[in-house]
Amino acid sequence: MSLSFNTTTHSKVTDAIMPYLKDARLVRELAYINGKWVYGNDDIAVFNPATNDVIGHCTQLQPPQLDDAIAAAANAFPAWRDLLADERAARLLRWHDLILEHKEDLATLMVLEQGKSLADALGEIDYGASFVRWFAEEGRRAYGDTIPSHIANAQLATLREPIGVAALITPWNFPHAMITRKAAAALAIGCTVLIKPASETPFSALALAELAERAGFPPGVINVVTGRGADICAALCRADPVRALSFTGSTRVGKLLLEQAAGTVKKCSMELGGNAPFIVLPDMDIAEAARAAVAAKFQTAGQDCLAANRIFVPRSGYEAFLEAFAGEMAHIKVGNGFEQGVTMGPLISHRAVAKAQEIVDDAVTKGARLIAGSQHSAPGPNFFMPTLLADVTPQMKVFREENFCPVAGVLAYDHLDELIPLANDTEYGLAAYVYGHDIRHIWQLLRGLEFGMVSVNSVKMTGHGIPFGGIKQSGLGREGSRHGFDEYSQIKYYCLGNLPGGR
Ligand SMILES: NC(=O)c1ccc[n+]([C@@H]2O[C@H](COP(=O)([O-])OP(=O)(O)OC[C@H]3O[C@@H](n4cnc5c(N)ncnc54)[C@H](O)[C@@H]3O)[C@@H](O)[C@H]2O)c1
Ligand SMILES: N[C@@H](CC=O)C(=O)O
Repeated sequence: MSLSFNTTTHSKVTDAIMPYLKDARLVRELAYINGKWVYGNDDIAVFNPATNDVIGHCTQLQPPQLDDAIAAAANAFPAWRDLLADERAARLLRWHDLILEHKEDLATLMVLEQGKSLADALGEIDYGASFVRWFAEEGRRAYGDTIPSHIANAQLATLREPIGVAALITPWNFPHAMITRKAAAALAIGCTVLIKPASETPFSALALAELAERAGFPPGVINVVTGRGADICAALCRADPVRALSFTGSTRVGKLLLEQAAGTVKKCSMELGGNAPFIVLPDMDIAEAARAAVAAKFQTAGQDCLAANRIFVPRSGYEAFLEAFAGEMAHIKVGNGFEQGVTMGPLISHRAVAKAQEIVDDAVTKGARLIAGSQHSAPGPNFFMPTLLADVTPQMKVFREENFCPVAGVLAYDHLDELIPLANDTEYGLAAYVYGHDIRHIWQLLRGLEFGMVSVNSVKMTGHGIPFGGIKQSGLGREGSRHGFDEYSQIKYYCLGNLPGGR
């Protein structure tokens, strides 16, 4: 039995948010189940990583309440599935418009709970909203096929059908767009959804639920379940009515969920960790390459699955590149995401800062040069200053692991033939960057690099129309693009036999 409390009562600390917002009703601290705001019997604090202030609390559901949410999504599925694609699209487009109408408030919530700069947060809202519009339109083109029959007097064809209830589990680094990239595809094709946001950043997800309610999504179609990740996700994996599991997060957790989902043979899509190489070709201008590498490395304070983790530079230009990179790095302004001109916010927690320091210490102990990166000037305990390491080797953590922090590792190479195996020397395979002009070298790398996405001469590679995803241990499936429905739908083949002969 779900308890639904008076939703106007906010814990006193949520007043830490109120002065920042125009629309106070976007701040929700309760779970959203079957069109109601539901209180678990416990809650956890939500922190501003820039200041360590408690900005609010988020309720933690208990397993029986999760059963209510799963039942609500299952009960709402048939009616949502049977709407016309145009009717689903109308609600998605209204949701899209409301997201953009409340862009500043949504970005403010994101800065408060995730820490990124206000400019980055506003950009993420635009990015996230673009998936809602994209899939609203794609839903009108979810075609099947007709098949030339090999059976006499028969007609053969396929239907693309929604798979049913989809569980969407998302990370804290992009707390808005990683939800809409999944939810919009699932909803547009006719699925109902159970969204489980990261415990660090629940408010972005709950604000999306508030706006979805205002957009007219029927009760049970969109649900946001909050609580301890391991417990909630295990329960979702065990639940047979949940037919699709879409996870964005670390490879470690992705593997756990794949194991847990096997028991009910769920359709799983995994957007996991990355360890992107950034390759500078011999004919590339060093200063331009350094500018691009800094942008690719320090986006989201390095807490980005696409961050350039390992930077490969021709030996002939190595020292010049290091000097240019350090010079560009010096332009990064580290601070509170609300401060004018800040381009890099805090890490998500002090644990993340300790991990970053561990990566630097490991590299230096194993022979790397610390070219730049003094932590003395960090403006708070959760900040880590941009750091540049040279003479990195494959034995170092900065090379081997997804370091997810503002620490750049740079290596020199002599020949492309040695470079490709080195760039591929990782269990990850999400994204790679190539900067240069020789089309033969570019093509050799495009084909030789074992990554799901390769961007040539552009740091920006993502968007609603591209198939986002990785290979190897960076994931399964694709999000966005015309492929985005695959994770939430199934093909039904049918044969109409014994038809009257002739035309
Ligand atoms: N490939 C992509 O599109 C993409 C995009 C964003 C982030 N990421 C990856 O996400 C990671 C950072 O995000 P994160 O720290 O939130 O990842 P995470 O794996 O720690 O958590 C992701 C989600 O899983 C839940 N979770 C955590 N531990 C769990 C457990 N034991 N069992 C079940 N669920 C659990 C969390 O509550 C959260 O909602 C990085 O590896 C990054 O590369 C990938
Ligand atoms: N920057 C990525 C999110 C990964 O961390 C994206 O654009 O999807």
